[in-house]
Amino acid sequence: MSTASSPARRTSRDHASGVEPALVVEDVHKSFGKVRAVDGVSFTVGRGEIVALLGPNGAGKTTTLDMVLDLSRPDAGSISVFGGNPRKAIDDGRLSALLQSGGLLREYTVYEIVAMVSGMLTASRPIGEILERTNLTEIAKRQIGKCSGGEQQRVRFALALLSNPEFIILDEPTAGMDVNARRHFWEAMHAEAEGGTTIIFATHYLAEAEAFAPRTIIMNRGKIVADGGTAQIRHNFGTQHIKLTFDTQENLSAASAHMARRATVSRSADTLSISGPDTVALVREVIAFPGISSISITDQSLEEAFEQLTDVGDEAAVSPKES
Ligand SMILES: Nc1ncnc2c1ncn2[C@@H]1O[C@H](COP(=O)(O)OP(=O)(O)OP(=O)(O)O)[C@@H](O)[C@H]1O
Repeated sequence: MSTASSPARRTSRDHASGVEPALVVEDVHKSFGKVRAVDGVSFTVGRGEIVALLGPNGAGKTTTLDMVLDLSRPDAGSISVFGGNPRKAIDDGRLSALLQSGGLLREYTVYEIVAMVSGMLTASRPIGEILERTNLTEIAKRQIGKCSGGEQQRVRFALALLSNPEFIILDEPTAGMDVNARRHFWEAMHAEAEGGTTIIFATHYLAEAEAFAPRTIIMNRGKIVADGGTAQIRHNFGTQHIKLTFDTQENLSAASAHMARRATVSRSADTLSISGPDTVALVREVIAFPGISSISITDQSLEEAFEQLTDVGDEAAVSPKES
């Protein structure tokens, strides 16, 4: 069982291959005045891993990613990328980032800005391929100033891909994108990931973590409160919900009174909701009650697990995925 303060882990794949992990963050601290933005954070990301970094506003996600990107320095602790200094990985084009706030020159066209940055790199992927990958070909002649927030975010994504990085960090990459743009974006990310790129992304969209990241790290108040397989986090903290409808209020009341002794129950109109860890046992018990008209069982969503984790603060932790 790993706890929030356990040391950084190396994945079995990295152990086996003897290569350095993409990222090792060890006991990193960073304060702004009295605010402990990052308070003893440790985690390791193996090569080719895709990790979602979740947490409420002010949890310390951006501060952590900024330090990985050498935009600021830890007060204490260490960060290494591919076994070395993050700055070297950036300079070598191995680590790249898509940040929300990265400024773009508004008077240039999409093509011009991508071509300009491409020209500054010692090795760049072909501009046409990048525009295609990021769904920018059709708006290549549009001025940046006339692009929507979501389109500008796609331009930042294109710039991040130009150096053909092995490791990409994305801070809320789909902020400002509509549903369609988000879908295109994740399709493009999937294509990158299939090539073995290591990806860490901070997001507020839990659905994105569930859909895209096999591993999720949840931060709250500067600490890691959960680090594990995304499905496992949901499972470990999850209970299942059983919803029952009854033919009469009397039957509903009888079932409710009985089940309240074993599980968490709530009722509304003709529906009784029951949640607890051992759903199978609960269903066996509840099925004996007369007057049931329908039964449905649903898994707790990651969103609920997330709320539970960030409510309980520093104490919670889940087992990590296999290491
Ligand atoms: N430059 C700064 N000066 C002072 N305080 C800062 C600075 N940067 C971050 N903080 C504070 O550090 C804490 C962590 O902020 P951070 O931006 O890392 O959180 P976050 O998880 O990325 O939040 P969000 O999801 O809102 O972007 C917050 O309390 C924030 O106000």
